[in-house]
Amino acid sequence: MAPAIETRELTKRYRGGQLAVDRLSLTVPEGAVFGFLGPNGSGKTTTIRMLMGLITPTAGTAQVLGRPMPRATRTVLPHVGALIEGPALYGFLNGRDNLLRYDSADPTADPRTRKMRVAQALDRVGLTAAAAKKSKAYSLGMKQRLGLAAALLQPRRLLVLDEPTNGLDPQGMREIRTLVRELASDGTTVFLSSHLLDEIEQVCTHAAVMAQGRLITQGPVADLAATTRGRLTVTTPDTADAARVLKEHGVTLTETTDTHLKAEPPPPETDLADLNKALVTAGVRVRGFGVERASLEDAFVALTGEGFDVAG
Ligand SMILES: Nc1ncnc2c1ncn2[C@@H]1O[C@H](COP(=O)(O)OP(=O)(O)OP(=O)(O)O)[C@@H](O)[C@H]1O
Repeated sequence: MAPAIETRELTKRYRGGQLAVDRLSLTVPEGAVFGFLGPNGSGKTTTIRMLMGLITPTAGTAQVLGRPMPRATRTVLPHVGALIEGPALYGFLNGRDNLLRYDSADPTADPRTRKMRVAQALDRVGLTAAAAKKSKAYSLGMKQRLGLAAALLQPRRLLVLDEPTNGLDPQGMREIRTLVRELASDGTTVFLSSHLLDEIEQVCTHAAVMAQGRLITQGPVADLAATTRGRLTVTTPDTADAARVLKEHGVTLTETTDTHLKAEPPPPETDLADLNKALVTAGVRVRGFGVERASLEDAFVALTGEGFDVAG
């Protein structure tokens, strides 16, 4: 089966000279929930705009649903639901009318089922109660939902969502994640960009990590985290003493709060049981002690050698 998205050496240099995407070769398997992860400015939106045929690459190729972009834009886009850079809304229209209008601009949409499909899409994103409200009165999160509803007006083979939870409160984020999982379980491939590592870990089967326009790594999420060693966490009210003992045993601390310490995993020759015993012997009251599974964030830091910060 052809991948849902495949790029080869895809490159974009903007007119001002900014190299936004640098020789990106990406493979998004059909049926995946693919997280496109990177700090602000790492080239995610630029990539998505090339994939959707909105801008032309400087070099390299992109295939979406097996067809070359931007050449096949007209045949490919009807199968793709996209939410990019916040939806274009008519503020003077209410949510429902925005969707009706959007759908009627789509030559492949059946006008006979329009009202029903709009109602279903509104329901799916939780906007039924706010459907009669003018969209200029919508919060950022409601606008984001309306954009998602627009992407869901028709069955799609691929959904491309640029930062879909941007501007949503935690409850709204959870709802969108649940929705993404539901859509994926229907067989739709979902490609979503995010700068939130835990979001990608929670919903994605696969991920690619970008930094400064370059691909750092890609693959199944479980594999990405598995290549990185986990973190040692000690929960204790006596963090100062615990820090001293850990350092004496060659452990590098990464985080200290009033209630716990986090550290690089101890060197392999150190037995965790001995380390725990050393803490207790030194009078540290240990409430919790263990090595956590590596997160995608750990993997990112290990891969790039830097924190997950905004590019300059
Ligand atoms: N139209 C443009 N003209 C010139 N430079 C641009 C343009 N759009 C983006 N850039 C630059 O290209 C780089 C990549 O930007 P891009 O928006 O693709 O990143 P991003 O990963 O999507 O970030 P964010 O999460 O902030 O949207 C940035 O340095 C940005 O300043």
